[in-house]
Amino acid sequence: MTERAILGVAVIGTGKMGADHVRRIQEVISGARVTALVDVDAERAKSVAARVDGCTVHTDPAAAMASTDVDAVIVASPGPAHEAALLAAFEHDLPVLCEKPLTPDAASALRVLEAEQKLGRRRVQVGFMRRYDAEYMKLKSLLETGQLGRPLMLHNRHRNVASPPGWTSEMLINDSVTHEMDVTRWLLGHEITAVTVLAPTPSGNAPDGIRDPQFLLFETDGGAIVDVEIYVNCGFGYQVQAEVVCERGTARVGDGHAMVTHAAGRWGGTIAQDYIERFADAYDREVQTWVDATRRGEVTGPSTWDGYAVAAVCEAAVQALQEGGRVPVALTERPALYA
Ligand SMILES: NC(=O)C1=CN([C@@H]2O[C@H](COP(=O)(O)OP(=O)(O)OC[C@H]3O[C@@H](n4cnc5c(N)ncnc54)[C@H](O)[C@@H]3O)[C@@H](O)[C@H]2O)C=CC1
Ligand SMILES: O=C1[C@@H](O)[C@H](O)[C@@H](O)[C@H](O)[C@H]1O
Repeated sequence: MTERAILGVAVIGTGKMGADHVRRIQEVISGARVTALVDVDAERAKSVAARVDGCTVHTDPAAAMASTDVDAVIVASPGPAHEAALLAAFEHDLPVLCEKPLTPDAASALRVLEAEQKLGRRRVQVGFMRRYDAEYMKLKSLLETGQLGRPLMLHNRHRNVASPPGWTSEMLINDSVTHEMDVTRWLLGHEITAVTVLAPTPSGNAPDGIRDPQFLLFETDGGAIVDVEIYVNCGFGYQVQAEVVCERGTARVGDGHAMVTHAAGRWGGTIAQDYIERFADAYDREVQTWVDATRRGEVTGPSTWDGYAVAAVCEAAVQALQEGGRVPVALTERPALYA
């Protein structure tokens, strides 16, 4: 297959992530240019478009996808809008980088999975960017060598400075822990089979009514136990850490103190304040990898199956949070397309 010259990309949703992906395509990565911007808020799309030469602005994703200079799509609208955007992209036979979540629940994720199977080939890469983070990639490579033996346990910590307005207790799971669900499945190569959620008395930092922090336990079909501390109003920084405990050793990522200073009777470093800062390189690598693969006519990276599997784990986790106890994950059989 001949490589496409420069990929024309439509970005759907020009909020925090969409605008950052536009900047990345314009200024950081190679092989693509932004040819269309879509937002239900036309003024927002126009203000991002003001920084891009020669792109069209739309309020309807399907209108942008019909344009001849759109070869591929980045979906960065909120989760509930993803299914419609993905199905429209399938109709126009366009490859998609879809921000997480694939869709907000397992039933809609299954509909997307079925629609992609009808196409008979993969079209979607899901935006689980931790798979492109240098530290997580190193950890994955180490585990693959087998030198530490079999992974027994995975400990995760995921802390955000403050939750955005309008957050609910369920969003700690659906918006944030989705990443640990993907990391667990990807690092260990196991499916998550059951979830338990515990929550201490909420932090005084948390808005009224939000159960923050939470502590989740995953069981996997490979016999591993995984825990996740999610704390989205910790106040002091954005921290994402993971430690794998194996038969013959442990490996840990996310301590991330790039520079340590010693001055005036103190030593220390700084902590990133959000994901845009902490995962900047990962987002760059994710989008560059997607552009390169798309230009070769390939689809790589986290698949629709991965997005669906995470949606199914989220559903079990939300039930465990609301009702207590251990909730099994209900997963359909993995289709051959995602073998
Ligand atoms: N991979 C990661 O680390 C992160 C991923 N995300 C994901 O990125 C997506 C966007 O999140 P943010 O940028 O934080 O949200 P945001 O609220 O800043 O931006 C969303 C934009 O989409 C627009 N929009 C809403 N419905 C739309 C529709 N039907 N069609 C087109 N545009 C529509 C809104 O007007 C808004 O401008 C979400 O899926 C979110 O989960 C968000 C933060 C980090
Ligand atoms: O995906 C993300 C956000 O939506 C979510 O709200 C944050 O908690 C995560 O750390 C970030 O990566």
